[in-house]
Amino acid sequence: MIDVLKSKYFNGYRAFKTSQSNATEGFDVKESMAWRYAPQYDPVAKDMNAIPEEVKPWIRGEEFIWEGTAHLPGFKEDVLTYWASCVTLSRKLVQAFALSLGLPEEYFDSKVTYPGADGVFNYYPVNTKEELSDDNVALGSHTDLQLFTLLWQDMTRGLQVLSKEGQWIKAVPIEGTIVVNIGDFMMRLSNDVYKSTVHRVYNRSNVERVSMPFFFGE
Ligand SMILES: O=C(O)CCC(=O)C(=O)O
Ligand SMILES: [Fe+2]
Repeated sequence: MIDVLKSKYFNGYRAFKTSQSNATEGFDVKESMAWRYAPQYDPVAKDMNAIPEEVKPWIRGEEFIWEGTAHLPGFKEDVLTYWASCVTLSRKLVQAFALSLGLPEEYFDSKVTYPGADGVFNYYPVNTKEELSDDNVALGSHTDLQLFTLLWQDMTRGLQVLSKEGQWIKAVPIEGTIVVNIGDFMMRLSNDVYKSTVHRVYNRSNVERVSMPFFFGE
């Protein structure tokens, strides 16, 4: 119902093994649902008649996600409540990043009036024997593209981060916390003061895994 093939902008549901984050590492063993920024749901109320013309082509939320999940009571409301909290927190964090770079607190504010704010739910199933022997990754090595990512993960391990020395380090989940990943755009804007981190998911446990990244940028 909310198949990503219906989307112009990668909103919707992606089935297992249809995406490949790293061409050298096989298909990602996960399914996901994604939805993108839409001003009508922004926690800072927006006048829908006053959206600047140059911004309009970049508004990439699509309503079919919510229409296609309307049979799930409370789903849209709950997801958008969570999403709005991510947007609010990210607008605060962007100010903290500005201060940390020696810039005025509000330096980036005008850039995140209509931000890139993409939510994703990831579901990684328990691997089959075949997948385990394939040396498949669950999600191939990559960097995130935006300013930063707020990443909630459940208590099943699997997330790994590549160190400067080229070693994979486990980002062990800590209850009640989120991981903040630096993205390529932040690295560029900060002249490499902040570095985007290569990471992947390598799930070898006998338990399924769920994660919720939220990608924030311009
Ligand atoms: O599932 C995870 O923990 C990581 C997800 C991720 O890195 C991504 O979607 O970009
Ligand atoms: Fe990522």
